[in-house]
Amino acid sequence: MKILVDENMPYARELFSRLGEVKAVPGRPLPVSELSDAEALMVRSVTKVNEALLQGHGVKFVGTATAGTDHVDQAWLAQQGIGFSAAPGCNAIAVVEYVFSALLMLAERDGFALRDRTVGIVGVGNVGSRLQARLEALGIRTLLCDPPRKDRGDDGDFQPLETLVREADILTFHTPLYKEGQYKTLHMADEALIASLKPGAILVNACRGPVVDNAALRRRLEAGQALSTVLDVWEPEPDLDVELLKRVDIGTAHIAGYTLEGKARGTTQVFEAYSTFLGQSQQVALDTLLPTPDVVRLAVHGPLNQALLKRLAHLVYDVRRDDALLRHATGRPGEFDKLRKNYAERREWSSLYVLCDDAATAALLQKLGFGAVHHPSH
Ligand SMILES: NC(=O)c1ccc[n+]([C@@H]2O[C@H](COP(=O)([O-])OP(=O)(O)OC[C@H]3O[C@@H](n4cnc5c(N)ncnc54)[C@H](O)[C@@H]3O)[C@@H](O)[C@H]2O)c1
Ligand SMILES: O=C(O)[C@H](O)[C@H](O)COP(=O)(O)O
Repeated sequence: MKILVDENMPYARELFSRLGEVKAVPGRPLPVSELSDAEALMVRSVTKVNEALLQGHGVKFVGTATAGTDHVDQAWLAQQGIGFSAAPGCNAIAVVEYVFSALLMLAERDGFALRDRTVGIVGVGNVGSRLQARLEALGIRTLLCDPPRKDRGDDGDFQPLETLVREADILTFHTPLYKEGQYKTLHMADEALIASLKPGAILVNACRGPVVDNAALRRRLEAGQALSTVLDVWEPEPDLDVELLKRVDIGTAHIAGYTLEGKARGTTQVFEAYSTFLGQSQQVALDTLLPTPDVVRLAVHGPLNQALLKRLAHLVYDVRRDDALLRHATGRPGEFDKLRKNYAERREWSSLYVLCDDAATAALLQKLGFGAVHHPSH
């Protein structure tokens, strides 16, 4: 039995070879000839999975090692009786830590305290809710917008988008891409919304490029609007607008979710789903796969302030690395995908074990996701 896997899926060979013969292939473009004898297809977000790709082949199961599913025509798969699984939440922590890395950098550059800012979170799912929890742990005010959750009657103080636009100093998008329907998110941040942001606001898009109208954003920036921008995702990818990149404060190649943990969770989630589909249910413990990180432990002294948090966060992951790589690479064909394929190992805050002589610091760092412990006499 042949299982086709995207070559940008760590641990795929190791895991899926327990279930069949594994062939790793590029995801964009996917070599269609490989589909003829494949029973299962494991993709990432760069492969459009639909009738045009799969009609006439014998694929019985599709897995995507991603949180987003807008690249998959799930209705067609269901109609054909093809099994499907995504990897919800696999890289939510990675995206949260990307957003923190960016905001801590901008706060230092522009000399403000995050505690004095209000953060509007649009889309309060796996990413948005974890972001809210960490911001609240730091005493930072958040405003939440999630109409589907509000309509479902979920607990939470959900506000209309207009309230966030009016009151937030930082507006960050974490929704799926819906091209139509009641909860359409395509161009949710249009020219009118962008123009209405508070002067000096920060706009973050780490969900899907077309959620922000990129042409409108470029026009607003060219017009001199006082706005800082952090873009991990672009409209379109991989051929982003180089002039827009020049004008954003932080620009990266759709790598917000690319921690090793996040990618490994993505692979294990679809592996487990496929093994269940085959009736051979298998579970994988993530820590049996992951290597020891470069920096394992350190000791900090005294209370946690923003400067110390920035030093710790950037020790694990400094977003400026990825911003610089994209700026150097852009313009050369294929570079966007090459940066993503050859992504250097990046870990999550939980990989860093911090000894703290201050009990409150240890408690707060734990809430923020570090492997912190109170050790009075270190
Ligand atoms: N840049 C990256 O590397 C990266 C990584 C992970 C996820 N993503 C993208 O981010 C999205 C969010 O990720 P997630 O794991 O939190 O997904 P999720 O499905 O857990 O959460 C999405 C939330 O958005 C809400 N939502 C839907 N329509 C909305 C609307 N019109 N307005 C406001 N909220 C709305 C949903 O109700 C849900 O709570 C994914 O769909 C994916 O496209 C990007
Ligand atoms: O939806 C997701 O999970 C993310 O956007 C994911 O990180 C995208 O990475 P890709 O699948 O394109 O490698």
